[in-house]
Amino acid sequence: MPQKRLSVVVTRRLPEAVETRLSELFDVTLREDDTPMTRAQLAEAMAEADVLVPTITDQIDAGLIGQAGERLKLIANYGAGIDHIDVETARRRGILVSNTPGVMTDDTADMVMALMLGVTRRIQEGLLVMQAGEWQGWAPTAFLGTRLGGKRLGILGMGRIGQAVAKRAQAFGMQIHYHNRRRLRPEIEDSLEATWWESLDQMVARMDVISVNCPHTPSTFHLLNARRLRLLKPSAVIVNTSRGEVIDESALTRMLKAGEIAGAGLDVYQHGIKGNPDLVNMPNVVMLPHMGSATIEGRIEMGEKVLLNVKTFADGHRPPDQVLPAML
Ligand SMILES: NC(=O)C1=CN([C@@H]2O[C@H](COP(=O)(O)OP(=O)(O)OC[C@H]3O[C@@H](n4cnc5c(N)ncnc54)[C@H](O)[C@@H]3O)[C@@H](O)[C@H]2O)C=CC1
Ligand SMILES: O=CC(=O)O
Repeated sequence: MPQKRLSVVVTRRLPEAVETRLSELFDVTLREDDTPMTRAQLAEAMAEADVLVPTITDQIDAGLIGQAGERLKLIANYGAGIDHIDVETARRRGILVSNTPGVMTDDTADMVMALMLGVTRRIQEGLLVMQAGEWQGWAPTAFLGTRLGGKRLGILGMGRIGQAVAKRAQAFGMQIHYHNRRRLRPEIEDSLEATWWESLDQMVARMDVISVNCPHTPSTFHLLNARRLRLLKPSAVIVNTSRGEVIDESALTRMLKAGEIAGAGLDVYQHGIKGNPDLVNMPNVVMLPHMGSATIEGRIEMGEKVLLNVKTFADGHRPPDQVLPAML
């Protein structure tokens, strides 16, 4: 007798190749328009599906998990960060959670370098002048930025993306420093020529550039708070591709305005752009709309990871990218 196909609800439009493959394997409900589901639509999906495939724009909190149907057994997130899912409540309800780590590492690390260069080499200011047709020709003292080579880069969160940033920054001639929950194994530290700082305070006070690459968890919320931001050198630049919540955005905005921090390259925000309108037009701030992992290749590979997680679960095993509360 043919096995009953799992019912899978996907909350956002995914690349066509991924949607097609999911439809071949499972009884899939796809989203027709590319907007996030409302809370009521999410609740309905979670009441009826065996598997939910959400993404970062869905808040899968304790309330929604509490209302989930008995059938829901897997939340297979399309994305690496899982701070929008209450993993502990899901565990208590016997619902597994998986994510898609690794396949967006290089793309996100590339974007960290783009943001770093964008701020230190004043790329946005140059672009705006060209687009406005205001360029007066080359001048020896125009658009002077600062060189990355020889500068100290402090990586906060030396996991997959942090290490990929370190490799790139090494090639730019930067000195690599890091603060991480756990120190890296000596052979990895050696290959990255990286210096470990047990004290985050001491590290931030000495860096020229900080790259934020830890996840957003209860222990990293506002890890870069006003007090720590004040430890930075006034010439320092911060790049954040992790989650907005790791930095106190209001304090950062105040300090950038006051010239107490030289610049910032941001891909992620706690309050979106509406929460910090002052950031938008600052010449020393490069803002991107959360596009660190936005490559065609990466988004398809994320889909392949989701497929593997759901398929492995359907075959009666734990998904390879299962997220456990203890990992957070
Ligand atoms: N902007 C974008 O498009 C993307 C953003 N991300 C974000 O990047 C984050 C990191 O991704 P991965 O490198 O793949 O994760 P990972 O799990 O490989 O690395 C995170 C590192 O942060 C460290 N860490 C955790 N808590 C810490 C703390 N309190 N203090 C110091 N270090 C701590 C961990 O020990 C680990 O080494 C994701 O959680 C996600 O929020 C991920 C992909 C794309
Ligand atoms: O920010 C993106 C993610 O997958 O996490």
